[in-house]
Amino acid sequence: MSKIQFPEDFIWGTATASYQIEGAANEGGRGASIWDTFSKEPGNVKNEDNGDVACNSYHLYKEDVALLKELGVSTYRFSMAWPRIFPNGNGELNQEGLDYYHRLVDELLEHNIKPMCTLYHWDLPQALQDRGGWENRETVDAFDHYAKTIFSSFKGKISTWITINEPWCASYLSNYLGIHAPGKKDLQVATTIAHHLMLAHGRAVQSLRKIDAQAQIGYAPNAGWSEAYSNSEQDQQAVRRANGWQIEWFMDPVFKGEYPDFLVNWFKENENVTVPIQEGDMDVISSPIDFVGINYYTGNVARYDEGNGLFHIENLDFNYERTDIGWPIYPEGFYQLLTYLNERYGQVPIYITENGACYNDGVENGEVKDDNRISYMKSHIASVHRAMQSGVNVKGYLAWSLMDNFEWAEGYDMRFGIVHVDFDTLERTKKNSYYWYKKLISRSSFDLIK
Ligand SMILES: CCOCCOc1ccc(-c2cn(C[C@@H]3NC[C@@H](O)[C@H]3O)nn2)cc1
Repeated sequence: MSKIQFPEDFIWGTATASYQIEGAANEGGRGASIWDTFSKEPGNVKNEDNGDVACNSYHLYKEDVALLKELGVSTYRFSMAWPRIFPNGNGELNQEGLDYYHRLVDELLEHNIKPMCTLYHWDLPQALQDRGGWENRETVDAFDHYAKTIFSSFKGKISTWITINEPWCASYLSNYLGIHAPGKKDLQVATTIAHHLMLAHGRAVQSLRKIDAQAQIGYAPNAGWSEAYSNSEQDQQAVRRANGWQIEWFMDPVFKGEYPDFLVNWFKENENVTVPIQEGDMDVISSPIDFVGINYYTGNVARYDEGNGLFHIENLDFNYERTDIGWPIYPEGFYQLLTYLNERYGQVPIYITENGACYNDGVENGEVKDDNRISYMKSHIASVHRAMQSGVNVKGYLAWSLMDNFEWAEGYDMRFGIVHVDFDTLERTKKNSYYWYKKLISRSSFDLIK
């Protein structure tokens, strides 16, 4: 019997994000975000898709909560849209925006589902972008004001907060690689933005401690995992740079109060890029937190390759099985990542705030046979269990995602949900993976084979 048993108090949940599911982009007093702008610029998003309607969860949230209730989750991770609260980024508060999230949170609490709320999941108010966005240090102050407003309004209802989702994506994927909004391609700009995002994180942590000392707060860095092709110094150093860019660059400032020297030097010597640290910044960023959320999807084997990209590294294709978005299926990397985090950052409590697979199966006779997704979830949830058996303090697992939604530059074609959404009718259909996950949650265990 290949049974994998989690502790009774292990948290099971699912995750979504405001721009990806809400729709109602021009309702309820919401202001424009950088994703409204970016998705409307031709060529940025597949099929010219955008979040105007998405899953219409702004109106269908009770249906979504009913799906969560039936699933049996204890926690639901969602994000608030800053432009619903402050349509101009700061200044006048939009009460209709607050009221929507109170309706959603009240519905969750009524069904005994604990809200885990992300303050920033990439939908920066366009009005702030027009004033420099995250490149402008004043946006940190605007974020702190937004955070304080939300913490005060939801004190007693929400007690688990995530400040920033995937700062690597919000800085480098968006402002160096240009794949996400606002689509800039400047390494210095991206590095400045990364610093300001981390500063915003630290400021929000300090604000929460003053407003609600009982609440828990963390952030959710994403991390792939690169395994060195060999134990040669060149391969080891190349992989150290690649992993360090996603992991240490965003975790050392919080847990060690400094950026990793080897990467600071690499950026300066190879790209003439520096971090605009001001007096006191690192003390703010390293304000103690209660947990770290880890978002993991994929990994690979890599080796040194002179002149290849920012870090002289080549990702090798070992003929991996891949999901429909093309990412290698690499559960071993998940285990390596989690044990690595434990070694480097001690027993920091970890939530898996995102893990999931893209499979684009359709509805056939009322059923969605996404057995590949079940297989992915089995191997990756087992990797979490392996890590826990090796001493990693994982508190919970939240599947990405509750439902198919707007997958950023990939649009609606790429489906990560355990619930299928027909984007013409908005009909929700529970996939086979939904029923598998429901059974796992009910027992906090599953069988690796059957
Ligand atoms: C080095 C070159 O790389 C080119 C592509 O680079 C990436 C990297 C990472 C992603 C990515 C997408 N997601 C899923 C989302 N996480 C948050 C939630 O909103 C999900 O929709 N995670 N990471 C996309 C593209």
